[in-house]
Amino acid sequence: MPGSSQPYISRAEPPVATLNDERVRLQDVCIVHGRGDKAVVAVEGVDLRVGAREIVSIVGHSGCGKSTLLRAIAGLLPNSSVQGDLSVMGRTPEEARKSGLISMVFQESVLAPWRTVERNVTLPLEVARGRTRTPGRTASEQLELVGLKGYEKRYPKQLSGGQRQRVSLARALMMEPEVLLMDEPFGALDEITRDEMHSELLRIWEATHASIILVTHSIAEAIFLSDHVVVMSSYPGRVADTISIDFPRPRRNELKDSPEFARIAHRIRLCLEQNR
Ligand SMILES: Nc1ncnc2c1ncn2[C@@H]1O[C@H](COP(=O)(O)OP(=O)(O)OP(=O)(O)O)[C@@H](O)[C@H]1O
Repeated sequence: MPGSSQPYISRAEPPVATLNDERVRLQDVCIVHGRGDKAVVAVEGVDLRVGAREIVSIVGHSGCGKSTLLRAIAGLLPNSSVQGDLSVMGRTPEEARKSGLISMVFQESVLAPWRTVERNVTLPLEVARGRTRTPGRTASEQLELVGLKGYEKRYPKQLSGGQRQRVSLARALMMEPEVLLMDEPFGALDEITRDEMHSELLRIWEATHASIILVTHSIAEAIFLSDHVVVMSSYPGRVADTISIDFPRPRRNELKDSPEFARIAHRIRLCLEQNR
């Protein structure tokens, strides 16, 4: 809190979640794209723990392996390219994804243009076909949660960029995942909408039990949203620093103007400069 003596930056070690609390665990993870002469070591020696209801952001220069890491956690990479221990609630990422424990939101909302908003949100139910637990909220309730009550019958092309990302979020939360992976979810939005979506994401997150891992190029976004910010170095991607953000929640956008916020941003920027 501005003016108090509470530390806002603490420990440089990886966040440690207790075993019961642990949602995602990476230990000495190395990821290689391609084979033979064309092999690219994208990520090396990454340790990361994400606890229940934690928000962890990953920042780093372009090409440092942020998306690669997220895709590995989502179980979207071939097993042969991922080495080390990687588990989501004690399961392999692929098992976790198939059982609805993980879902993902991308930078561009990948909504089906021929389906209404409501039918986009219910798509995961159709894909799962009863293989996972029944969600506690209906599509309408989910849309109400993301602030789109009354938009059920619209089509994606009738929505603004911010509204489309809200639909993507509603869809990703439909199966009540334990872990929500977000890859630059607000990267295509203007700054005003982006600020609005930051508060909105925190409000929506409060109503869920999901842990979030967020990849972003925005230092302010990472600090504002997160419990921990992981700063990556490049070529290959490694964890250069992990910063715990102890601002109390709920957080308001004014926080971004505080000296403490600027101090953390400065530390991250410095770390990025030293780890090109
Ligand atoms: N399918 C692939 N085959 C070969 N190399 C790849 C593949 N995907 C990514 N890479 C390489 O792996 C490295 C990490 O890429 P990645 O997309 O994870 O970086 P990033 O940090 O998310 O970048 P950006 O911030 O620009 O999105 C880069 O050197 C990239 O060229």
